[in-house]
Amino acid sequence: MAKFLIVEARFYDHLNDLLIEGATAALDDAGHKYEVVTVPGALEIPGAVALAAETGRYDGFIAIGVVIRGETYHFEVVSNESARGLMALSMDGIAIGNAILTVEDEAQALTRAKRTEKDKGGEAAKAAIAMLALRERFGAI
Ligand SMILES: Nc1c(NC[C@H](O)[C@H](O)[C@H](O)CO)[nH]c(=O)[nH]c1=O
Ligand SMILES: CC(=O)[C@@H](O)COP(=O)(O)O
Repeated sequence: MAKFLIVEARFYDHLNDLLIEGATAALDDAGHKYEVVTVPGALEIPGAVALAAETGRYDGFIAIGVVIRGETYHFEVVSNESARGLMALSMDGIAIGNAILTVEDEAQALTRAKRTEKDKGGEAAKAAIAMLALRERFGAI
């Protein structure tokens, strides 16, 4: 049994609830424990993962959030930089799954958040579980 931390940027409550439902269902199915922590936005997720990883209390992480395009370039900044931060942590050997949705509108987000449709939350949880298994296989822990 491993312990995961779900780091969620709660910008759209109903969408996050769906993503977390998918992620926790996957973790429950695999017999893993988890906690959830909330940060202001997607840009804060990588920093929160880095801080939590420093504690050594968690075996893996799942990033959850929704970034919906607005009027400005900020969409690109939030989308690209949150992903880049998570990739950097992943390449440092931290087991992470990324379910930060970067979409044009709420309809696209809803399809991807629903467990009965694209289940991106569950997908990210399974990715984090798989990366943790690799860490164990390669003796990183
Ligand atoms: N527009 C969205 C944001 N923007 C906020 C940033 O993520 C960040 O919290 C702020 O720039 C302060 O550093 N965040 C989302 O998660 N989703 C959005 O649609
Ligand atoms: C993704 C965003 O940061 C976006 O929601 C902000 O909207 P805007 O670009 O209209 O300020």
